[in-house]
Amino acid sequence: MLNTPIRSVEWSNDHITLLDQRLLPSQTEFITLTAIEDVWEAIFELKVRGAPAIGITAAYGLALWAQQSQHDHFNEFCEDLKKQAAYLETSRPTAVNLFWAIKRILSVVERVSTIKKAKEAILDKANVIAKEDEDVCRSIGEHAINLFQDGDTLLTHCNAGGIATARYGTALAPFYIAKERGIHLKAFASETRPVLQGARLTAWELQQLGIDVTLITDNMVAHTIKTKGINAIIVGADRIAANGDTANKIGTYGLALLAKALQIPFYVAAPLSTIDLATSSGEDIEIEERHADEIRKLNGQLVTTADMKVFNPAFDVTPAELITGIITERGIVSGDYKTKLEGLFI
Ligand SMILES: CSC[C@@H](O)[C@@H](O)C(=O)COP(=O)(O)O
Repeated sequence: MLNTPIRSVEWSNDHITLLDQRLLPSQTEFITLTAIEDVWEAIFELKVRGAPAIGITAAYGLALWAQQSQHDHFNEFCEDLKKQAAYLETSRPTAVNLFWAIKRILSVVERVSTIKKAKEAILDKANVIAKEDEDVCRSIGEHAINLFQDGDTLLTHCNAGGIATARYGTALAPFYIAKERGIHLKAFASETRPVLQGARLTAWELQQLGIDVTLITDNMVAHTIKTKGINAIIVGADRIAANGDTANKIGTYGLALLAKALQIPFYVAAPLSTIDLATSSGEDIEIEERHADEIRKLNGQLVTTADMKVFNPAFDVTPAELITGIITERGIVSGDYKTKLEGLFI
């Protein structure tokens, strides 16, 4: 049995090694990314997914491009780097960690004046982004664990686990910290459509680590909360606006409404890198719409007619007033999110 989730993104000398999350849980296959186009495709196709893991992969993607660059002139190198950054930014729109990580990489070349130094600085920064995320996720788990008691049962949606981050995850981090400390937390996992990330990823990830997890389909949540004594819901986030409105995997908003109706707390666990103070409210968050075949098909087989009209938003926005608390590496905030989220950055 594993002690911590397997690492989904790693820099290996001159390429990126990536766990192909589309194949889980039936195949644990690592792929090699050797060009920036591979990185774009891996993010777009959900080979790598989860806000922090997307950011880390994009940072390494720019490091990969930089290592391979044949430019002789520093200015041309910098101009091209910006173009590659803009290209990677088109891979997915909602998770702000992608834009946050790319911005951090671009800022390092402002402090150097040679291509050699820029190449080193970019890779160093990508490594820092990955390492920081691991520490940050652990801190999130350590704060989150204080909210729960031995024997509690938590429902989580989609996958905000170790494979969605550098390690530990966000919403799943308290389960790992609890296990280390001999505290028993039980999980119920949802997101069984459109891309089954609760079933394929979270249930698998927690089971691998010996955590008591039960899978339910998305239409079973209200009944399960009522009949199975769910103490709280905890989810991750793709972008948290300045007022606390939170974009996360489609279905999250419905869970928050259920939590309110059934009077259980609803927590969001996310790093500061997911908080976007430049976006004032959830209305300004771009929600990705994905290919209709994600809905029309299941395991490659049509479950409706081939030309069925489909609406397939990948995320929804939970209004801040439905969120009991946002758990970050710097502590838990609740209530006046606008002031308190800003305060986390001081
Ligand atoms: C720590 S991962 C947080 C979020 O990114 C996660 O909850 C989620 O919604 C993932 O969406 P995905 O489409 O799989 O990238």
